[in-house]
This record gives sequence, structure tokens and C-alpha cells, in this order.
Amino acid sequence: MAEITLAALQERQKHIRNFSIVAHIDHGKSTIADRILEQTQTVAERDMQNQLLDTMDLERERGITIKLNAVEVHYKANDGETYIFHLIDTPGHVDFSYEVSRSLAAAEGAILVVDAAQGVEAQTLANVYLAIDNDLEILPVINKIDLPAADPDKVKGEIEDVIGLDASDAVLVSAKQGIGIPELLERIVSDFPAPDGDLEAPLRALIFDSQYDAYRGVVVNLRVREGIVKPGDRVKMMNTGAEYEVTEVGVMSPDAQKRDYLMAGDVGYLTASIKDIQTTHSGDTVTLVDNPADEPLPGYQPMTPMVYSGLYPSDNAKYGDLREALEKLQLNDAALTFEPETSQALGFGYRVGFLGLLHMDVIQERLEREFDLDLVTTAPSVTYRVTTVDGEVLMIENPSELPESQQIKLIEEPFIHGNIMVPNEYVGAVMELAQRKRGEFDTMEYLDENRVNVKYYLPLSEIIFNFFDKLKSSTRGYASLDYEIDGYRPANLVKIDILLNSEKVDALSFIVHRDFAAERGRVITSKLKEIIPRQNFEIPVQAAIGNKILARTNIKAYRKDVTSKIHTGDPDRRAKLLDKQKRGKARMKAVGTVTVPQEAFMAVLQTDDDEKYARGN
Ligand SMILES: Nc1nc2c(ncn2[C@@H]2O[C@H](COP(=O)(O)OP(=O)(O)OP(=O)(O)O)[C@@H](O)[C@H]2O)c(=O)[nH]1
Repeated sequence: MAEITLAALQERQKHIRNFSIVAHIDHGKSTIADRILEQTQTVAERDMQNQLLDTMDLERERGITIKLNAVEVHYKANDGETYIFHLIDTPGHVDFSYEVSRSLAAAEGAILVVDAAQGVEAQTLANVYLAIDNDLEILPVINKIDLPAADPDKVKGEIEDVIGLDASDAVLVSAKQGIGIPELLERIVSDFPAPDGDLEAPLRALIFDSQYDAYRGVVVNLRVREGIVKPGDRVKMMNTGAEYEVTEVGVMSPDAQKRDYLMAGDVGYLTASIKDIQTTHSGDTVTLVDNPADEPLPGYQPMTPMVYSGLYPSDNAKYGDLREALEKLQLNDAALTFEPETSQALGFGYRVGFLGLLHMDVIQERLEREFDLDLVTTAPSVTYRVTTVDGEVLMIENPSELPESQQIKLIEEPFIHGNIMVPNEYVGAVMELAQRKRGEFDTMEYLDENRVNVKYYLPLSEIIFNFFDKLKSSTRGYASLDYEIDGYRPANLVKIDILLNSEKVDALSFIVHRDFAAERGRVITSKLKEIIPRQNFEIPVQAAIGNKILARTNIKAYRKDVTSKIHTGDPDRRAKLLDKQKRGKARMKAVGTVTVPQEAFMAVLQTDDDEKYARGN
């Protein structure tokens, strides 16, 4: 370390380029990242696989990026110099946009990828505005120019008209065929600025993510803004005040590589035998104990969860394990929030806040896979704002906690303002759907001669449940949606309780608009009848508002045991089915006298038109 001069470090800093890739989902971010890794020989050809930066199994299986990933790449440019790129891949789905904003805070530039055949979509806009808000230099890239339907000139026009960015010299790329990647690499060098943090200032490094490693403790991912950090330094987390001695620093390339130091401009990781996960928060600033900075860097806006759901271990003895798992996951997912809750039906669990249903799905699956837990999850709910007759204002995250109707003066629900981008011919279908979901039309803007941005105000509860799937199916996949929260609006809402064998099951209660109550009550009771296995006595299933029964059906008593027989000769298939049964059984909960499978808690999400869709009407 001693022989490295300040001038050498400054020279190195001039060769750093930190950038992120933003795009609408499926426009090709991960494929472009793969090509960059390949052409800079960051990964040997034999180790190359698709979606290299999507390291979680879940990401590969679903073909989506969930987590941001930062990787260091060395590129020898046409000017003969070698540049250090820190490439930060980000997710495209709206549920994960907080990951996008975190990665943008670590970069100076953003590659904006737009599909040459699809053009600008809703999340293209949302993500590029995040980049513009972060003062990043933006380099437009038009990808998939190999497609027969590609129309790069039209897409350039859209980038200029809709986003207001000069796209005349956008890089034309086919990530699939490797076309345009050499030009893209040169443009990264010429268009993006080098970081300019003061190397001699006290250390200030922004934590943008972290993971828990059983051996090394918390691995902190950071962007060094000023100063230098190296092993042996005593560091301090400026917000939590915790102090540690650094054991290792390094970068991901794409595997972890130790370094002697990280300096202003670098994006890398640090370990310090941090076992207490509560001390390390994304958005906190790391400084040196001996030479501390005066002020922390601006952190991140805390995320407000959009949906809440109850998570309960199937086996009550695993309650402590669930808490530990949630704490560890929170380290890696700053948007996850949770607090203890109890349910008469399900016992001890947690009310967990998510950014959307995909986020919920991902968290649930990570808890089950990475922490080996079997969970029962209750139907997701938005947060309702209730004003009582006494003037008290309550935020209700759990429908079963809604006060009795005579105590309620006003119930309000969250609304969103949505941009729905769609070809002309589907505008009618979009409006019909939005109207059916209690939407209020705002305005409509033409993107070009055959595409429109339709703007609606809609209840968040309708959006998170199944609006997006409906939107896709009624526009043959052409519509894209992005939204932001637009505050609370009063609504005529009621709570529906479900009774099994005349006992109220608190975990099955839900809140719905009064106009849809009777219909939903009917759909749900018949759905529960299908899902809940027969037992040796008849089970009445009822939906009620207060004492008023809306719908009722009966689950007949069984006559013989049908579950024990599996009619298949194939031993593999038999083993698989048995395994499924075992897992299925683990996810059942005995509620009073009735055994309720996990699916039943999600039946609430079914609406009558789901049934119609399922029947193809
Ligand atoms: N024809 C063609 N297909 C491409 C090209 N680039 C990517 N694709 C395909 O487009 C699909 C989406 O690519 P990804 O790289 O996973 O997209 P992404 O933007 O990273 O998606 P998320 O990570 O889920 O947000 C994949 O099926 C790719 O094979 C291209 O240049 N040409």
C-alpha cells in the first residue's frame, strides 16, 4: 500500500466508469450485461452461462432479475488504456424499483435499454426518470435490432418525444447476436464521466446492499464516495454508531476478489466479522473511527410497503426460526418490514409488508428455500385508513383488525395514478377493465400514431390483486403499466368474515367494496368448498358481514379415504407426488376442528371474473 502514490490513485480514478443498466422488463438488460462480461473476458467462455448476474436460483428459474448485482469489469479501450467498469444490473419489475434507485445512487451513468420492436414502455419511463432524478448521464441503447419487427428509427423518435432525450446517436445493439457491443463499450468510456470523489477526504462509503454469510458475517456492499478503506481500518456505521475492524475488502468480478483497498469511486464489498445484523443498514454511511467524516451521505428514502400479509410457520415451534430468517432476509432486502402478530386461527406469526405481490411471492419462496421453513401465508391486504366516531385515525394492515361498523366514521383506501401504455386498438379493452376495477379516467396521450398512454386513478387493492394479469390478457400482452401512489380516498368498504363450522376464522377475513360483497362472498365460499378437504363430519362454510350471512355452502363428510392411493406405476412420478403430498400436508393448518390448506388463505384473491376468465368467457 505504501508505495502507491496519490497521483497513481488519481490516475486510476480517471479510468473508472460506474454505470447501471435500466430498462422495461424483458428489453434485454441481463443479456447485454452477459455480452459485456463476455467481450471483456471477465468470465472465461467455458464458464459463461445466460443471465450470469442473476445469481439466485429463483431469478434463473423465472428469468427475471430480482436483486441488483454489481460487478467489476476491465476493458482495454481503443485509446490503449484499460478502464475499470462497475456494472450494476437492476431488476425491471415495478415491485423492485427500490433496487433500481439504490443502484443508481452508486453510479454516474445509466445505459437505457429500449427494445427495438416494442419501443418505450411504462417502466422504461419510470426507470429513466429515476436515473434523471439521480443526475446520471444517460446513454440510450436500442436492443434487439435483429428482430424482423425492429424499427430503430421509430424507437429513436419515441425516446426523443416521450422521454425528451437526444437519441440521434443511440447505440444500435443486438445482444443476442453480439452486434454493437464493441461500440457500446467505447461509448461507456467516452460518454460516462469518471467519479470525482476526493481521495484525501475522510472515508464516506454508502452501503447499498448486504448479505449474511455464515462464516464471514455480514458482507457489506458499498460505493466509496470519498477517501480510502482497507483491511485493518477501524470503521464506524454513521447512523447506528457500530464500530468494526475491517477484515477484507474486494470487488465482485463476478466472483469475490480480494483487494488491498477500495477508494473513492470504487464499488465493492467489505467484511468485518459483523455478526449483529441489526447494525448494518442499506443507506448508512461507513466512515473511519480515527478520521471520521462530519456528516453521513444522504441515505435512501424509506420504502413504504404496499401490501401486508400474515406469515405463520406451519409448525408453531418454528416461530423463532421465522423471526431469524426474516431478520437475515431484511439485510438483503431493505424493503421488507415485519412485526409480530397473533391469529386465533394460526397462532404466532408476523405481519409482513411487501412492495407488491411479486415481492411477496419472492420473499415467501426465499424463506422456504433459503431457510427451510414451511409457511402458511394469509391473503395480502393493502393498508386502510379508518377514522373512528371518536376521531381516532387507525391504519389497518390486517382486515381482522377493522373496528365494528358502528365505530367507523370513515374508511379510506389507497389509490394509485397509473400509466398504461398500449397500442390504439386495445384502448377500449383497457378502459373497460379499468372501469370494472373502479378506476377513474384521468387523461390520454398519444405516444406516436398508433400507441397511447392511458392514465387512470385506480384503487391499489385492485391493482395488486390481479389487474396486471388481466391487463396483459385483455391486450394480448401489449400493455405495460407503471404507477405511483396518489393518496387515500374514501370508499364504501366492508369486512367479510368467513366462518368454518360456525367459527370465525380471523385469518380469512378480507375487506371489499360493498357493491361486490355479495358476489365475492359467494365466489369465496364455493372456492373454499373445493379447496378444503372433506372430513368425517359436514362443515358449513359461511361468509358474513357482521351477523348477516351473505353466502353459505357445505363441505360434505367423506365416505372413504381417497388420499392414500396414487394411481401411477412410474416410481419417479410416484415419489414426486408423495413429496408434493408431504409438502402440502406441512402447509395445512388445523383451524379449530377443520384442517385448512394454504390455498384456502389465498382463495380471497379469486374474484368472480377470474372464474369467467378461467372458463374462457
Ligand atoms: N431477438 C433478440 N432477443 C433478445 C435480445 N436481447 C435479449 N433478448 C431476449 O429477450 C428476453 C429478455 O432478455 P433479458 O436480458 O432477460 O431481459 P431483462 O431486461 O434483463 O429482463 P429482467 O431482468 O427480467 O428485467 C430473453 O428471452 C432474451 O433472450 C436481442 O438482441 N435479440
